[in-house]
Amino acid sequence: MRKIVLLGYMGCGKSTIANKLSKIIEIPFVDLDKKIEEKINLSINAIFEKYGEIYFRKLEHEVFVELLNSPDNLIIGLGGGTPCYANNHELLKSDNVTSVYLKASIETLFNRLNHNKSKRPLIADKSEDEMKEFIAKHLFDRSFYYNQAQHKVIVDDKTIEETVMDIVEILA
Ligand SMILES: Nc1ncnc2c1ncn2[C@@H]1O[C@H](COP(=O)(O)OP(=O)(O)O)[C@@H](O)[C@H]1O
Ligand SMILES: O=C(O)C1=C[C@@H](OP(=O)(O)O)[C@@H](O)[C@H](O)C1
Ligand SMILES: [Mg+2]
Repeated sequence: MRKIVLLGYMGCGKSTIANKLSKIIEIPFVDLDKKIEEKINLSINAIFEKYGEIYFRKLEHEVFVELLNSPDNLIIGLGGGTPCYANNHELLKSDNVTSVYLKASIETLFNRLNHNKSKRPLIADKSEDEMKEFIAKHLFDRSFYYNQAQHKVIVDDKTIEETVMDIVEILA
């Protein structure tokens, strides 16, 4: 069954956009981070704290594979790092997957993440100056994986509704 996969850096809007898209095209949305939290009954922060990032990446891969193999049509909102580990980017090439990279500039990401970092362990402790540098370098490192997506939508200066409509057009 069809899987619509949204990917991109933390704060690009995967969870927000997928939620809204789901209501419009009437396909259920599953947030990979939420699914991981439910499976192990711990928050993303607690998983990083108790077991470390490597364990999180292992869980993330397992849950992503489970979702891709589910018999339902689904919109899947990935975590920002999902395509960059465990060869998950190769899974985006499956026949039943439509992948969309929500591409945001460093400035957009910084502005959104600056007020929204406490639940994101990779940036939670960073100062404003550290954040800007971190996002710039990290986005550069990850872009290779994000660019494996079949489609790209620029999200800068767009409302949630505008980005959703861009995706609806891609899917039409
Ligand atoms: N135009 C927009 N599109 C998407 N998100 C936006 C927009 N403007 C502000 N935001 C905010 O940016 C944040 C995006 O976070 P989220 O959807 O969790 O991203 P991700 O899942 O990619 O990390 C949310 O707090 C959302 O309300
Ligand atoms: O970029 C990353 O490596 C991560 C992104 C997060 O998801 P969001 O992109 O939804 O914030 C979450 O999976 C975890 O904190 C790690
Ligand atoms: Mg998210």
